[in-house]
Amino acid sequence: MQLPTVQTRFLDLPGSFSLRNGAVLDKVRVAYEQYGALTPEKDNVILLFHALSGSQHAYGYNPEVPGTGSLWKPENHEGWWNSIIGPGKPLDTDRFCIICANYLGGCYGTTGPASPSPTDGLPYGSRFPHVEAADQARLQALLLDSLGIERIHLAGPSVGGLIALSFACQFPERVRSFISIGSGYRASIEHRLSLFEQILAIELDPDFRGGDYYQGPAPKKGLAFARIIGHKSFVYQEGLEQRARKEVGGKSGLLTWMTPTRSTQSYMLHQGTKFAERFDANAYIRIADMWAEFDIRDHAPDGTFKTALEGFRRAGIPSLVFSIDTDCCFRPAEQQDFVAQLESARIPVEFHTIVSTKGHDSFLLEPELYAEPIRRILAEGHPEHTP
Ligand SMILES: CC(=O)SCCNC(=O)CCNC(=O)[C@H](O)C(C)(C)COP(=O)(O)OP(=O)(O)OC[C@H]1O[C@@H](n2cnc3c(N)ncnc32)[C@H](O)[C@@H]1OP(=O)(O)O
Ligand SMILES: N[C@@H](CCO)C(=O)O
Repeated sequence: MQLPTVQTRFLDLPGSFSLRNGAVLDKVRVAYEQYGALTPEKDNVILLFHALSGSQHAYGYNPEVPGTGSLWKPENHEGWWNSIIGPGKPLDTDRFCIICANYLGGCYGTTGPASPSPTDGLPYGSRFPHVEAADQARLQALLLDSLGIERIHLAGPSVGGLIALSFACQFPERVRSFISIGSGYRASIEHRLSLFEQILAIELDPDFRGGDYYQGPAPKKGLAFARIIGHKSFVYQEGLEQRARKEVGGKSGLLTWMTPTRSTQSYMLHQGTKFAERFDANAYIRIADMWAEFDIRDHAPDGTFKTALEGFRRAGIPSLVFSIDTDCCFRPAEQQDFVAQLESARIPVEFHTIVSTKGHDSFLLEPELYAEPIRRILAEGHPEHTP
């Protein structure tokens, strides 16, 4: 079936937006997309959260997003979850209205470091604050308010699952169901160190200039290296020789002394250099930093799961958690721990382990593996196995 052409919409917040760390942003713009009609009662909404470098464009074909400069590349034009969103699909646009927004600090239309600061019209650059997942969730609650939508289903893969969890803990009365895919309640120490290395790779590029590079060359080498480090955790490394094409080729522009001898090296160089053309380094470090700093226990004044999950428990939000057996970004043991925390808080949860050779990115590369449990929880409103 031919994909519908869709357009990104924009919300310009009327007032200022205060972040948890005390920073205040004026004239915040949120880029979002909406698929499927809202019912007159506005009670059929799925709020979908994208992954680290994804965007608001989850479904259909969108060749252009105003304000993204040269970053909106052909690989962005097709929605990142096209195979499970649409008429009759698990995220059924005949029945549901799906909303997905780009993150604050991002580079696909929502206000971010490259946006003009209202104080002087120049790009924020280094002046753009750190953003937390809790801020992202609150901003999306404001987006829902502006659309007159009260209650929603939540679905988030990867870093999107962290924001969905923050939303469920901050606004439990607004949530009908919660779906977490290859995600958890915090980043492991292993992944926090990887995110630190990714930020360091950008920092060490002389073109980064503390984040104030918009008048000169962008730190593309640092961003490419950051992506290579990150991508290593998004693939199933044991399967990478099969995933990469056999040849060793192409000039990446990243190396001077070394000549790649392995297909996995040239694959990674390709991933990094291509990515650096479609993403902004400042946006990357804002989202990587947000991911590294997240721990749902920080939502509770006493730092405990019990308090953080109390509203979630009281609201009885049915939950669906997916783990991917080859995920080395959010390892399966982390989801088991997450599910154990939900169960000990007496939250009804259904747990699935997806068997895949694609690693963490499985949710992007083979979404159909996740389809049936998602279809069912959205249709029935309760998990299959309750504790
Ligand atoms: C499909 C999407 O979701 S993209 C749009 C939205 N984006 C997002 O949501 C962000 C997240 N997306 C992603 O991280 C990625 O797009 C993924 C993981 C989903 C898919 O990654 P891909 O790079 O498309 O897939 P894969 O790992 O198979 O790599 C294929 C690429 O590596 C190249 N490649 C493969 N082997 C080699 C090699 N030996 N040497 C050099 N390059 C190689 C291929 O030519 C291909 O290049 P191309 O993308 O320029 O056509
Ligand atoms: N490959 C995905 C996974 C990380 O969430 C991305 O870049 O968004």
